[in-house]
Amino acid sequence: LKTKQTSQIFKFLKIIISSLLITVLLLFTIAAIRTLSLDVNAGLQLAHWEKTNNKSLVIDHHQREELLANFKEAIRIPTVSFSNTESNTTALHEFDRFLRKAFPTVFSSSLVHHELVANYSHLFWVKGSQPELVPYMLLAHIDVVPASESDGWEAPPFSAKEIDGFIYGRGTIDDKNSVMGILQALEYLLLKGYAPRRGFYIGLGHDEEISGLNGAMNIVRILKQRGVQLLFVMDEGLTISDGIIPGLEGPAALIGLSEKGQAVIKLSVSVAPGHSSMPPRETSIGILATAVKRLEDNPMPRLFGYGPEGDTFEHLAHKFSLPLKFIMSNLWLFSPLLSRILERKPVSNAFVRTTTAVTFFNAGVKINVIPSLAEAYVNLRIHSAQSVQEVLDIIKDTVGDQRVKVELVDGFDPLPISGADDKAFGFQIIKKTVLDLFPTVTVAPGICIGNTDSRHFVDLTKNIYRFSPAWFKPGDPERFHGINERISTKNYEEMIVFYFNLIQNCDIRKLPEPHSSVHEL
Ligand SMILES: CCCCCCCC/C=C\CCCCCCCC(=O)N[C@@H](Cc1ccc(O)cc1)C(=O)O
Ligand SMILES: [Zn+2]
Ligand SMILES: [Zn+2]
Repeated sequence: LKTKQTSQIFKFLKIIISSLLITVLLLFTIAAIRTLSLDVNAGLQLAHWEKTNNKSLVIDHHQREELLANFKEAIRIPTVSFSNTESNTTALHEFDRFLRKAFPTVFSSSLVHHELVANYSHLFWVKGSQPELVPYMLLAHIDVVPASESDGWEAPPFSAKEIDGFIYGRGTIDDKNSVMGILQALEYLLLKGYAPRRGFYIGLGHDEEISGLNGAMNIVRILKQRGVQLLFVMDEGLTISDGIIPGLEGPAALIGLSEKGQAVIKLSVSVAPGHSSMPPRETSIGILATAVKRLEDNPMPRLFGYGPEGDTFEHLAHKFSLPLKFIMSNLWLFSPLLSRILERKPVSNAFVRTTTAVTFFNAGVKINVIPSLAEAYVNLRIHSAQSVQEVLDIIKDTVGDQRVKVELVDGFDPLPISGADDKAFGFQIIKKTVLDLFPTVTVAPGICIGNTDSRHFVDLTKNIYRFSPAWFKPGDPERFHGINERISTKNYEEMIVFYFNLIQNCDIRKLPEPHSSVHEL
């Protein structure tokens, strides 16, 4: 009987093991097929684009000197947004005068209508010859975050000093490179006698760094009053990353299809004040500190793959070497593994989850007084698959202490996800313009981890893209709002050429049929 039982157990085990083996083999085969076949970059590049007589831009020595002098002058004007209530309005005013001097053709052309919005923001309308073509809009902002040389800058932050081919200064990558690049490109186009077929707007906000509540929001209000609908909007955001994404061979241009949401949450603890010689077992500071520690010890859940970030890696998969190529091509199987790799670094962790940053902690009035109130502010950047309400609920649960009051101060849900398929005009035009100028770059959809003025434009278009053709190499993401912000003179010139070409590329009436359907015909 025993032998019979043993042989039955063996038989059962054999079935289990062979089923497991077959499942693993099957999964492996599917994964291998996907690794070999996933080529999300095929498509419109090989298709026939409508013929246009695009003008080309070859920058001569004199133009180079002039465009760099213009750019440096822009950097030297300290258009700082200090806080929600304090901006350098003198500098913003000076910047207006400077723009008129630097781009005389833009400001005098009969094709261009310019107006000031909320005193310091600029709205340009460049009239197209074919009014039936839906206009698009380019956005950038003229304000910058504060900078102090004593933080360790190699050159004073408003000096625009050139060191080894790089111009240093606040605003060189955020965002005066786009402001100046767009207007310089338009100046050159107009000087060459260009008149667009498709009309377009340029919006230059003056308070993006403090949420764009005056600049961008008023530009949107004006456009809405005029009944404007936009084909697409392109704003700052993601860039060309070269050597930033571990394991990726070659540079990648990530075009932000969306941006994370945001919540500002206030935590506060109120207790009776008293003499420090008779302290209670827990003070307001101690209770609040424990709550903050709980939030830092319990990050928000991993959501990698539930938002557009999954698409990013699928698009880039073929540029990784094995085994990463295999993993990236099969996120359906490996998302949990990849999440754990990505969450190790702050920059990639931002793509995995809603991030939690405690940015203010205030308490105490005097050395010998038990403080009656302790407050902290938490800034959360919300993953595409979560909402403000869900995040608030999780924070309350994690804090788990009735003595800590949890209040939502401000917040907005993650932005809608713009299209990136063969029919997405803005995405395909940006992609084509990048590839024409930088053929070795892989273009992929991405998600912008910070917020931009473009978030105010959701009622004017479903297609918002966050991208500028600045090159980010290792160490560069830290320069963003950090020290030694800089751009190479070569890259600044490339940006001008990029906008020069992009504006002309937008003149096609419609996108070509994708390559695959051309074949089928
Ligand atoms: C694994 C893939 C790695 C890809 C490398 C990505 C590098 C990222 C580098 C820089 C971050 C990009 C930030 C984009 C723009 C952010 C603009 C900004 O700082 N906005 C502020 C202020 C703001 C503006 C508008 C609003 O409506 C709200 C706030 C912000 O705090 O987000
Ligand atoms: Zn910016
Ligand atoms: Zn910024």
